[in-house]
Amino acid sequence: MKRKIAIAADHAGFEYKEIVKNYLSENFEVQDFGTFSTDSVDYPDFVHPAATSVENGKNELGILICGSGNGVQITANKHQKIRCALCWMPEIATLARQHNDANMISIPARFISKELAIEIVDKFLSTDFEGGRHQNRVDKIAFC
Ligand SMILES: O=C[C@H](O)[C@H](O)[C@H](O)COP(=O)(O)O
Repeated sequence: MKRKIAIAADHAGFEYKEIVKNYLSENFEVQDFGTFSTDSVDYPDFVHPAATSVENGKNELGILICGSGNGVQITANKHQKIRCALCWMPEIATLARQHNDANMISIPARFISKELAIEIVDKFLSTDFEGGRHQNRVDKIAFC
């Protein structure tokens, strides 16, 4: 069975979202939460539904894309069970999984190449959480 991945973007991330979605489509079941054009939109309208789908287990992991990566990341991390890491290089994505058990990443489309975005996504989806000392720390993140 294919792993289920949520993806969402605003207008600044739309083009990268389409590229990432197409790249993943053969090997993953990708649920696209929008946006669906480069018309200006408000990223929370798309991020909250995507984050909810990861929170409730409908999707295993999620990928968010906006201009800087910040807006979508800040929004996703309002969700209690979401750990969304801003990733601008593949090594950060690897560490986000190994050390932080990140279940979503955000990508800054206006600051990195499409090729780098794909490399980041590859690392995010192929790296396991290490557990151990990192599990203790992850357990302490949620406080309410
Ligand atoms: O954190 C926010 C994101 O980077 C947005 O993609 C960005 O603010 C959109 O900017 P604008 O409305 O000027 O295209």
